[in-house]
Amino acid sequence: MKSYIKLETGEIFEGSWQQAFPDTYGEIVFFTGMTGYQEVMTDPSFHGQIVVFTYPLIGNYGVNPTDNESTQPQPAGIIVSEACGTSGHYEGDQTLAEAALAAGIPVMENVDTRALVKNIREKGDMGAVMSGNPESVNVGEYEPLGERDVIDTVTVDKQITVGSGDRHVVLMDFGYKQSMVDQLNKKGCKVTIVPYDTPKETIEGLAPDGLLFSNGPGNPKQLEHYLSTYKELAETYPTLGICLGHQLLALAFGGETEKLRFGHRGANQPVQDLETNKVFMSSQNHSYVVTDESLPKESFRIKYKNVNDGSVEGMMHTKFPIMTAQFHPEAHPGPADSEEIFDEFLETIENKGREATYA
Ligand SMILES: NC(=O)CC[C@H](N)C(=O)O
Repeated sequence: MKSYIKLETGEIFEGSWQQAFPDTYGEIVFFTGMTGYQEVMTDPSFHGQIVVFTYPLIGNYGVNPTDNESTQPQPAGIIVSEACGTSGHYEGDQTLAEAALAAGIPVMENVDTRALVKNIREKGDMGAVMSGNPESVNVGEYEPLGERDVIDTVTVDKQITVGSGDRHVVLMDFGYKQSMVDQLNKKGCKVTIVPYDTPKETIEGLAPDGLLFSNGPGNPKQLEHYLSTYKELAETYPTLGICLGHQLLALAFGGETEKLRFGHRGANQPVQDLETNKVFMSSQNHSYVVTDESLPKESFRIKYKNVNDGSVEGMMHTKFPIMTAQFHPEAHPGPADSEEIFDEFLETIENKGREATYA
C-alpha cells in the first residue's frame, strides 16, 4: 500500500506501509547508527519525532523483551529503506514492524532514505506528516514539537524506587532511559525515580545522596518555570545531568540553548575531553545544544566538546559538584566508552562533594 511523507518545506517522498494509518505528524529527524533500532524506538527522547534510519536494512535481529528503554515505543513514526521481516533474535518474538504497529506507530518502508536525509541535512529537522494522501495535508497546521509540553506524557505518574544499595540517587524524570537506572543499580545505588515537577521539599524528604537529571524529549525551554528549583537542588546535592538534564542545568545557571540545524543522532559521535585531550565515541540523540559563549564563567567550565562541530558536550561546575554530559554515558545504543562518568559521579557522592571543586 502506497504511503507518503510530506515535509514542512513541501517535498513529498514515497514509500509503502503494511497497514493504512491516519495522517501522523512529527518532527522528522534521522538516526545514523547501524544497530540499536529497538533502543531508539523505546527511548522517550524520541517522543513526537518521526525517525528516519539511514542504515538501509533495519530490523535484522528483531525486537526482544530485554532491550527496551521504556515500557512502550515512543516515536510518532518510523521510516526505513528496508524493514527486515523476520525476528531473528534468540529471545526475539516480534519484528520491528510488528512492535511498532502493536503500539500504533506507523512504519514506512521502501523509502529513498538517502534522498530524504540529504534534504533534512540541507533544510534542517522540521515538521512532517506521514499520510496516504499527501496532497490534502498542510504540515503548517500542526503545532511544532518545540512548542508543545511533552514531558508530562513521558514522566512517571508517581515516584518509584528501583534496586537497593548503600547510596541513594533520586532521578528527576523527564523521560528517562532504563539503562541509566541499570547503570546506577549495577554500581550499588538505590534509585528513586520522581516526576520532573516534584517539589524540592519532597526530594529533600527522600534524603538523596545525589541527583540525576535525565534525558527527555522536546525543547528544554519548555521547563523554564522549574529552573529555579533545579538550580537550588543542584546546589544542594551532587548532581549529574544527561542530555536534556545537561541542557536544563545550563539554563538554570544562566546559560542558553539553541537548536542545531539537524541534530546529532547516532552511535559514533566523537567527543573530546578537554582536560585529558582524549577522544571517545559516544551515543547521542539531541537537537538542542548549550551555546558556548552563554555559559557564565564563574559557574560552568566546558569539559567536553564535539569533535565534528565544536559544540558543547558537557560541563563541570566550578564550585558545586555538578557534572553534565550532552551525550549518553549509559550508551544503549552505542559504545560504552564514557561509562566512567557514572563512576566519577559516584566518587563525588562518596566525597560528599567536598573534593569536587573544579576551579
Ligand atoms: N536525548 C535527550 O535528552 C534530548 C534532549 C532534547 N530533547 C534535545 O533534543 O536536544
